[in-house]
Parts: sequence; C-alpha cells; structure tokens
Amino acid sequence: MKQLDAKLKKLRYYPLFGALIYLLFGALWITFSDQLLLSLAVDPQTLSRYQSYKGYFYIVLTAALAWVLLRQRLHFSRSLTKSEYILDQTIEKAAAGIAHVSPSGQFLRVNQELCRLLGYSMAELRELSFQQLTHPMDLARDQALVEETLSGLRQHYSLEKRYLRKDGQVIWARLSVSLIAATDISDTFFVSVIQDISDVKLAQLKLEESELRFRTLLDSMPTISVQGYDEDGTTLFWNKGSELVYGYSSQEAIGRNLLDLIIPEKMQEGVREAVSQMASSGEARHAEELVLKRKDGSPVTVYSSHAVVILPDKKPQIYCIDIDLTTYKQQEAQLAFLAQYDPLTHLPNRHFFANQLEQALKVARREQLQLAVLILDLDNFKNINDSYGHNVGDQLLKQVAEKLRICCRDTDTLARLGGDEFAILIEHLEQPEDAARFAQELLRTMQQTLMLPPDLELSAAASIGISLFPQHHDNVEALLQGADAALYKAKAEGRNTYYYYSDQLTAQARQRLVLEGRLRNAVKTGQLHCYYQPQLEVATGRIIGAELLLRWRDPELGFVSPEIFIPLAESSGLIHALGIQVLQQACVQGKAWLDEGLPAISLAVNVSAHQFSRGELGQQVRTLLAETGFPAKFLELEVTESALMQDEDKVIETMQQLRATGVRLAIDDFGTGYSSLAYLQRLPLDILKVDRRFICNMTTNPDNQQITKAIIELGHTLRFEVLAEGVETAEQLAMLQQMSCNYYQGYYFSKPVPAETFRQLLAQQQGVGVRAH
Ligand SMILES: Nc1nc2c(ncn2[C@@H]2O[C@H](COP(=O)(O)O[C@H]3[C@@H](O)[C@H](n4cnc5c(=O)[nH]c(N)nc54)O[C@@H]3COP(=O)(O)O)[C@@H](O)[C@H]2O)c(=O)[nH]1
Repeated sequence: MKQLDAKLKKLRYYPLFGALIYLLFGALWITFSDQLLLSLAVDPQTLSRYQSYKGYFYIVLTAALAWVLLRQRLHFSRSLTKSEYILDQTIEKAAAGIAHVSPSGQFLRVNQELCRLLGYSMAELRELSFQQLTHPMDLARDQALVEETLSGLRQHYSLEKRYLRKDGQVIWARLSVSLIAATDISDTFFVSVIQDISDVKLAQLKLEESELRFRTLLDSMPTISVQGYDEDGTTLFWNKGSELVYGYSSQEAIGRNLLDLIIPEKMQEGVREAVSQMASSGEARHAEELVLKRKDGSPVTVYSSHAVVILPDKKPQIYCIDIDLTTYKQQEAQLAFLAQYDPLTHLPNRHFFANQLEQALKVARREQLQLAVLILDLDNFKNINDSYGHNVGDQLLKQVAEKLRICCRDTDTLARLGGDEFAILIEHLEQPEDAARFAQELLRTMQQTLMLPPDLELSAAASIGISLFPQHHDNVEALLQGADAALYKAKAEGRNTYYYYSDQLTAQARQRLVLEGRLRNAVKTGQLHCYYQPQLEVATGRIIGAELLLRWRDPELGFVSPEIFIPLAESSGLIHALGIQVLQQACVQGKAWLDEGLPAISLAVNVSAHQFSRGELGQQVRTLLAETGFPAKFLELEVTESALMQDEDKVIETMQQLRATGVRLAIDDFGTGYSSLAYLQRLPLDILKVDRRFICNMTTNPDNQQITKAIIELGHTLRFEVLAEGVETAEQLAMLQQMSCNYYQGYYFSKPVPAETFRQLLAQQQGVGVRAH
C-alpha cells in the first residue's frame, strides 16, 4: 500500500508536466512558427496561405494529441475496470474466505465464501469484528499475532483457529493474514485468507484421539505388555506395561534387541527364527504361554500374542502383546494348594489324604503290605476356643500340626481333616502294634506344654483311633470310618488314649506295648543274659563252638521266650542296643575263656536283619573286637536266610565289610528261605546251618532226609562248612555223620546253658583239638 502511495504521488505531477510541456511547445510554436513562415513566404498571400496551413496543422496536431490522450485514457479505464473486475471476481469466487480487516479487527470487506463459512450475510459481517467471531480459547493467540504484525515484528502470520458461526457451530479454519500497511492508518488493513479445515481437523483430532486412546489404553494396563520390534528384533515400541512386566524403562529398551532384553538363552534361536519368519510372511505366530526373563534375570510367565504391522513404505514391524500371568499363576498355584492343603496348617487336607490312601492301598494290595490309618482328635479343643478365642485356637492347631509333623516319618502322610482332627497314614506297617506304638508316641508328644504368644501355656491332649489294612477294612472310606469309630471309643474311654477299630487288636497291642516297656527296662538294667549252646564236630564229638542265645526272665512275667521278645525288640528298635550287648558279651566272654587257657572255640552270635540293614554293623564289630581284644576269627555272625534276601546289595556290602574284619559268617535256618544258588555264590559265607525243621524228623521223613542230604552236598559244593541244628537223637547224629555233615548242635548234646555251665563243659574236654579255621 505504501508503494502504491509512492507511485500515486509520482503520477500526481504528470498532468502538470504535460501542461507545462504543452505550454512550452505552444509558446515556442507561436514564437518561432510565424518567423519560420515569414522566412518561407515570399508574399503576404503566400504567408496568409501558410498561416492557414499552420492553423490546420496545429489543429490536426492537437487533435492527434487529444486522440492519443483520450485513447490512452480509455485504455487505462478499460484495464482498470478489468483489473477491478478480476480482483473482485478473484475475491468473490475464491474457494477460501477472504476478508479485509481493519487494524482494530473490524471486517471491512468479506467475500461470499467467508459469509458461507461463518453463516452471516456480507452486511452482517461488516458490522462485526474478528474478535466477536473467534472462539474464546483461540482469541488471545490471534490477538497477540495481530499486535505483533501491527508493531512490525512480523508481516504476516498463519494460525489454525476456531470460529463461531452464526448458528452456534464451531468451525476450524486455517487463517493466513497479511498486513496491508498505509501511511495513513485509516488506509491500513489486513487481508485474511480463511480456509475451512474442519474436516481435516476433525480427522486429525480423531486420529489424535484414537492415538491417545490407544496409548492411554496400553499404558494404563499394567499387566499387558506391548512391544514393537523390527524384523531384526530391534525394539521400536515399549509401553508402560512392558516396563512393569519386564523391568526395563522404554528408554532402556528402545533400540536394544529383543533377544538381549527378555529372551532366555535357550529360547533365543527359536525366537530369532520366529521373528524373521513373521516379518517375511506377514503372518503372526499363534499365541502361546512363554516363560521369559525380567531385567533382574528372574523368570516371568506371559501369554504372548503377536501381530505383524505393515505400514505403507515401511518395513514390517512385529508387535508382541504379552499378558503377565504371574498373578494368575500364583492364584492358580494357590487354588491348587487350597484344593489339596489346609490353609491354616499347610498340611494336606482330607481330599489329598484320601487320594494318598487310595494309592497306598493299591500298592499294599499288590505287594501284600499292611498299612494303618490314625485319626487324632484333640481333647477339649472346644474349651480352648471358647475360653481363649479362635485366634488362640488357630495358633494351637498350627503348633499341634508342627509337633505331629516332627513325629511323622517321611513316608507317613499327615493331614488335617478339619477342625481339630488330624489323620496319619502309615504305609509299610510291619506289625499292627507298630501303629499303637506310634499312637503312644503321639499322645506323649501332645501332652507336652505348648507356648502360645504372648505367654499362654497350654497342653493339648488327644485321642487316637486306628484302623488297619487288611485286618479291618480294604477301602478308603471304610478305613477312615473305622479309624473314626475307634476314635469315638477312645474318647468314650476317657480320652488321651488310642483304640484300634477292633477291641482284640487294641488289647493285643496294649499288651505288646506293656511288654515292650518292660523289655526296654530290661535292656537298660541288664536283665537279659546270654546262654551258650555247644556246637560239636560230627566226626569227633568235640565242642568247637557255641551259639549265644538270649534269655530274659522278667521279675513279674517270668521267662519270656526269645520267639516273643526278639520280634518285639526288632519292631521297637531295641534290637540294636540288644544286639550290641550280645556281641559285646560274646567278645568279652570269649576273650576271658581264651585268657583262662580254655580251648579256642568260635562264638556264634545271631544278628537280626534290622542290624544288617542299618549298615553300622561292620564298624560296631570292629570297635568291639578292638576294645575287647577277642580275635575276629573266633567270632561268627549268624544271619537268617530271609534276612539275607532283603536288600541284596546292602547285605552283601555289609557282609564284605564284616568279612574284611576277619569274622566268620553263617547262614542260619538254611532251607526255609528261597535264596537261589546264584545268590548264595555271591555271598561271602563260611558256614551253612541246616534248619532244625529238616533235622527233627529226618529219621522218619525221607523227604527231609533227602533235603538235608542235598543241603549238605550243596554247602560242600559251594565250599561252605555245614552245621545241622536241632539234633536231638543219636540216630539223627548218625545219619548226619553218614552225610558228611561237619558240625551239629542240639538238645542231644546240650540245651543252651549259662556261661559258667558251658565253661565247665569246655574245661572237661580240655586237650581235645578245636575246629581248624
Ligand atoms: N537276633 C537274635 N536272635 C536271637 C538271639 N537269641 C535268640 N535268638 C533267636 O530267637 C529264636 C528263638 O531262640 P531260642 O528260643 O533260644 O531257640 C534256640 C534254641 O534254643 C533252639 N534249639 C537248639 N537246639 C534245639 C533242639 O535240639 N531242639 C529244639 N526244639 N530247639 C532247639 O533253637 C533256637 C536256635 O535257633 P537258631 O538261632 O536258628 O540257631 C531263634 O530264632 C534265635 O535265633 C539273639 O541274641 N539275637
């Protein structure tokens, strides 16, 4: 506008210049044309004619000038009108809204498009200012830009802003504003070009909204991790969920390879292949449960789905959507736990116990084993709950559970059936009374005082019911009901006691346990003594050794047979103490007789299968021999055939250890077990003892005679010496002699006798040779 002003200023003097030139030209013409004519005209007529010509010439010239000027004027007017028309049409027909706006914001001129955009007529718009039509949220920015432009900081500006239409609607427009500055402020105005971008803006807003929604959704789901990778596995996207699930922040993860971040070593090859296969095929892999790796190296189980995203002109991207299954897994584990375990004591529940019992019954049926089900119920637990509250009751139950757990062996199953009722399954029960022994131990334990926080001392006596397979019942339900019925009896009998399902077993077990108590005391106080049964050489009749046989005379019960107390000692574990006592007595006594100068004989000690299976026997024997000084070669250990058949490898190992100490080994009661020839060959044995059952009637029973003969021959074939047990008659002895049996023992020569009696027997035959070893 200012340039236009300057141009117009220049043009302002053009008419004056023209007039002055014309004045000058006219003056010169008038001054010099007449002189020229006078010099050319020879006469006045010619002069007059020339002057006429001059007049015509002047008229023609000025007419031509006027024509040129008028034509120019016409041309100018035409082009001005055309320009105006073009400009008007440009403004009016423009596809964008155009407005001239005064510096104060008043619309000076508006085109039709703007009227259409804003919903006003031209006249109405010219009455309004842009401030009135701008959305309040955008006005400050627009106004600021106007002021910056007016102050010369900028010459034009663009802005996306909202207009308020006449009908109240809001439209989005892109505004481009240029200042047309004039020297006179009243001539200064803005040219605004306003483009309706509502559709674009709406689409853009929708896109932004969708992007925002997408991001917000992803970010606000802490257990859903979304990661984006390129075809090489480089991380492109890492949402908040991924940060929480895997522990890497997005800054740490983006740019690093997936394999380095979350894939455990052993899965790396497979994942690398899967990523490149998805990228090349464009098809996502099926969803699956995976165990991936956190930043701290700990495993995390996720349900992983995949998507291949292919954007225009971009390489495929692989997106992994991982749902953290940690909580789910924990809940699953907890549910699995609750289905099988009691939440208070963490012991198995009734369901678990019943399953375990079912399995144990299958094994017991197949292998002909016995098992016991014990149900233990606390006496007067209700009173504890009522008096001290349920919290104390719960604490007590937890402590009881712990005590019971300590009493149980690894092979037992302890469960809480509910309330104050616990169940114990004893598998591989050897004797029915073993269950009673265990019940007694439990009752003793229960009587111990329990300390409950803060400083409550309570004891929790209990009653126990026992049912046995196969004696009582053969299925889960019946065994549990049987134990329950027995428990009921125990409660009715005054509590703090146990009962079997059958009264007969209860009585029997109690009797045995009383006896066991007495035996324990007898072992402790040395009431058991060894008797010696002489062993003789068949050919010479000389005493070559003795078998030590235990004798127990109880002050109240009188003589108790080893047939009764040895099994009791075995089932109660007393056999170990007892066994050591006998071994010690053999060594001490044998050494004493040697020192006395009596003939050197071997002393045979019976060793129970239990002693063998413990694996300490070798060491114990070595220690005793060293302590007593009794020569190992005079000590003989007798093991029954059935004991040898229990755990073959262990037995052979123990026998070899014993053999290494120099002691002799005998197989007792031979013929009653089922040991194979091959097995016998593997055993480091010295003597084979023919069971007395074959001897006792061999003179009358040809079968036993043949068997005895066969055993003796077998023993000799295997290079063992053979001793016949239970020889009661001269006929039996004669027959054994015929069969080349090496040694014998039995009532025919002597019953087992006290040490002193045996010493006298031995002394009598002093001077007679002993068995060569
Ligand atoms: N592990 C240990 N077992 C021992 C020990 N002491 C004994 N026992 C075992 O107890 C079972 C019974 O023994 P016992 O009642 O002493 O009977 C033995 C003999 O008295 C008896 N015998 C001996 N000769 C005759 C006879 O001519 N006739 C007849 N009817 N009985 C006789 O035989 C028993 C000896 O048997 P064995 O041991 O097989 O040689 C018995 O199994 C003992 O082993 C011990 O300290 N530890």
